[in-house]
Amino acid sequence: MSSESIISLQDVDIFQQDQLILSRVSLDIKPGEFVYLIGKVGSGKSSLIKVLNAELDLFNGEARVAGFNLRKLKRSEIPFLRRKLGMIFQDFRLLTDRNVHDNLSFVLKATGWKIDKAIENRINEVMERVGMKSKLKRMPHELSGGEQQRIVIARAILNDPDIILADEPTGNLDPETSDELMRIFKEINQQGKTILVATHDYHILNRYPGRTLVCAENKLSDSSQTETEVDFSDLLEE
Ligand SMILES: Nc1ncnc2c1ncn2[C@@H]1O[C@H](COP(=O)(O)OP(=O)(O)OP(=O)(O)O)[C@@H](O)[C@H]1O
Repeated sequence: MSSESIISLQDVDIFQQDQLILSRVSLDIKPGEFVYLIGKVGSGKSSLIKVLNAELDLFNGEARVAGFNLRKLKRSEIPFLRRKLGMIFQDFRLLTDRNVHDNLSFVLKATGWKIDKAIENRINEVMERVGMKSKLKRMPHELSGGEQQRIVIARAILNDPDIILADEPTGNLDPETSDELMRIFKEINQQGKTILVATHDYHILNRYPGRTLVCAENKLSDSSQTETEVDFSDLLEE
């Protein structure tokens, strides 16, 4: 386990209830890396992400994420870990009963921001970053899928997290909109954030190649550690 890594797993078994999903996962991701996580439906991509954000308990092995030792993490420390993580899901999960501004201010207030001016400034900064400043007053249902996903990215970066964990972020989007989102991810990555993207999306893997972790047959393998080319077509088929 490397101390320079922002995500470091050593011999971790990942379970869903009593079913072993991924066995003896060892993994090091350095700060500022951009990494894909691929594998067939049900191969364990989401489960791995859920270990990283402490939704799933760790029973054996060692894991450190953003400086937190997951083996020793107390329930009361989970919110502090999650503040270091920006989470992005395929099914946007915006609050449907309030507009974009209020979706963002809700998160800031829930995470301890108290000064109105600071809240407004931060909302403006993140909306600028995702190119959505003109949509602050829109309700989620008044936005396209791609626009909603941009707001989800804005929400994920509100508290300036070290790591972005994205689970199928382009799953519901057309190729052009996926491209736009990938460009935003790349910009955020260039500003120093570590990004892990679980995906089935061929198009983005081809257009934006990168280090790729593969879930298959209860194991995690790493394209950067193997001599042979990974056969993406086989792994990505539904
Ligand atoms: N809450 C749960 N309870 C029990 N089993 C679960 C739960 N969530 C997932 N599983 C099982 O764990 C295995 C891995 O699921 P996971 O969601 O991690 O896969 P995935 O690679 O992300 O799949 P997909 O591409 O469909 O999102 C599957 O067999 C799934 O049925």
